[in-house]
Amino acid sequence: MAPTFETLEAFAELMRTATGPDKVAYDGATERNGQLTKPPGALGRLEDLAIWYGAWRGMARPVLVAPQIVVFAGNHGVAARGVSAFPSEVTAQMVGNFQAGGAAINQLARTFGARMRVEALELDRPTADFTESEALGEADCVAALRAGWDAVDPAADLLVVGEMGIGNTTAAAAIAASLYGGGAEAWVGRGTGVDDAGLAIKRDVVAAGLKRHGSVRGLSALSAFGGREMAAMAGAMMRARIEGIPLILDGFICCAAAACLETEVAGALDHAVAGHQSAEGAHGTLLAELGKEPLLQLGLRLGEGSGAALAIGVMQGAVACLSGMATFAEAGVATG
Ligand SMILES: Cc1cc2ncn([C@H]3O[C@H](COP(=O)(O)O)[C@@H](O)[C@H]3O)c2cc1C
Ligand SMILES: O=C(O)c1cccnc1
Repeated sequence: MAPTFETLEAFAELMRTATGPDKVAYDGATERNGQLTKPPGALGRLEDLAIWYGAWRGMARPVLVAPQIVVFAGNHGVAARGVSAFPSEVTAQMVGNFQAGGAAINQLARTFGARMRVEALELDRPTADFTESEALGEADCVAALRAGWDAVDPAADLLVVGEMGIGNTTAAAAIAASLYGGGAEAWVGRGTGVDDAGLAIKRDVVAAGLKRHGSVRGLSALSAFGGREMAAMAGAMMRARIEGIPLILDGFICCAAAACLETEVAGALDHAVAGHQSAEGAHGTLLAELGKEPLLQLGLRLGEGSGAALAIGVMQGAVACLSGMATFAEAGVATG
């Protein structure tokens, strides 16, 4: 039985007790990688990725057969201030689209053989406007963390968490500014494509939120500014950690949720790689703060887990090479 939690402090305690990757598997995978039929290092970053994956799976010759994608949806109080190019109703409408199989993430999930699950979180009860009070507060934050925690399939062997929530690039910018400083301008971007007037509103909203809550960090930032979908992503990320399921991070919103974990407990995201760098202006800065090098940079600015889903293909390729290639001895190929 997976442990559970009733408070943010209990969740933080679970985070602090999480264990790391398997050293024996790491050494075994590293040794195997050195014997494969290729010049040393010729598979570049794929080699490190596969070894890292094997270490977290506890397997020197790992398999990747059950990737899971969970898309969380939530509505934001600040959306009423005009921070998005789209109305809040789009969140629920897109949930319908996910369920019908019509969204980008559905196509990517099918392409890479991932099982996809959609979790809509109280869409008719938006979070509070974070310029006025805490967006979530402890009880709602814990409930959303738990929804994310419970959505992860313990039998999955790779996890992608995606999101849908009109207004959530504003919440993500507020979180990043709270965690890392630099002010609203450093972190606010165009999201779904707001015009200059919308961008000015976003900056004002984030600045007002920072003034209201101060520079809170860790889970307190999630509680102050976060959407339910963002807290649920964070809960799923930590569940993956305790189940030994490697995680691929998506774009700006996903990384803002992740950054709340990393600033709560350093090393909380050691089981995660950055799937891509999105076109949202500050995502590169956020990845640098997290110390993560993105696998892909394709100009995506969608969310839903789309960039991370594409990186499942990279992980599959990396693991297939480590585990499926012949060694020099097996293939009778002369070493250099
Ligand atoms: C049709 C549609 C599909 C989407 N899928 C993801 N997002 C993305 O856009 C939203 C964030 O941008 P903002 O902060 O500007 O509202 C999130 O819901 C995100 O997942 C979408 C947005 C729209 C309109
Ligand atoms: O970086 C992202 O994931 C992103 C950017 C813009 C809009 N939605 C998501």
